[in-house]
Amino acid sequence: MHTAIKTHALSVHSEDGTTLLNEVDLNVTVGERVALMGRSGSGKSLLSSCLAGGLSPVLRRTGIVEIQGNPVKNSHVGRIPRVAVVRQDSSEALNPLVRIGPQLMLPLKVSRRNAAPAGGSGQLLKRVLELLEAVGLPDGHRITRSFPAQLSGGQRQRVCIALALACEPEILVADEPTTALDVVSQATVMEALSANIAPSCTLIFVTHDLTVASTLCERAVVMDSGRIVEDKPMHHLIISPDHALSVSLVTEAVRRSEVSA
Ligand SMILES: Nc1ncnc2c1ncn2[C@@H]1O[C@H](COP(=O)(O)OP(=O)(O)OP(=O)(O)O)[C@@H](O)[C@H]1O
Repeated sequence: MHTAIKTHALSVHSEDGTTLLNEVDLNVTVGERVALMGRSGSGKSLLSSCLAGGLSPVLRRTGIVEIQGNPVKNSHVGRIPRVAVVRQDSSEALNPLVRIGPQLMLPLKVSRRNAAPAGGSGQLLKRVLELLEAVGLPDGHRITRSFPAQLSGGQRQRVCIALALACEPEILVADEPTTALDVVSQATVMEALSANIAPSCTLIFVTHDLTVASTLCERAVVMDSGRIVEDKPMHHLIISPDHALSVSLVTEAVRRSEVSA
């Protein structure tokens, strides 16, 4: 079993020396789908940034981060090789001056150049339209002709998710990618992620919502105050949560399912 992500004694400190991430040890195998959960401020986004890049330059990181065995020396850079990221508001991932179509075609062109057979532009457009439809944007022809500013926030977010899928990443870090979407779009995007992530793609999925997490992820990592407090298979967490925070995640998920039933 190959390791996709490894952190050891990973800590992050603020400018005034406050410990924000505290000695985080995490090993994720290639193809594993891991839900990163915990209450607001527990360190989920900081850990994601250490893995995907984009850690604020004012923060000090210590400890080891490795992606596929390669040390990540600097989590402050915008992007770590082989890792695609979708954030809660990832619209800065889009170039405001380029129409959506060419932006989505670019990663497809690159991946097809690397792997024969080469696809013609008709095939690339077909795949772009498929991805847009998968994330709940069936009017793909209009979307591809639009500039980012001509789309709504929710449409842009779904384009960003389509962009991450078009990159066919080896590792995808999705930090609350559906939080800003309405309930129907959320469900569509979750289905799109489930259907379009390759089995070999390693997923780190940050969410507050255990129900959402359990549809996509087979492993649950729960964080509290910058530490991992529980790390076990998703079905074990649901049946027998140990930490008080895990218990409240399960209780909340049960309560919501009873309300919606
Ligand atoms: N640039 C920063 N400077 C100082 N403190 C920061 C910075 N970024 C994050 N923090 C602090 O680090 C802690 C963890 O933040 P983080 O964003 O990782 O939480 P989170 O678990 O992702 O929360 P949420 O679910 O609300 O997004 C918080 O206390 C936050 O205030």
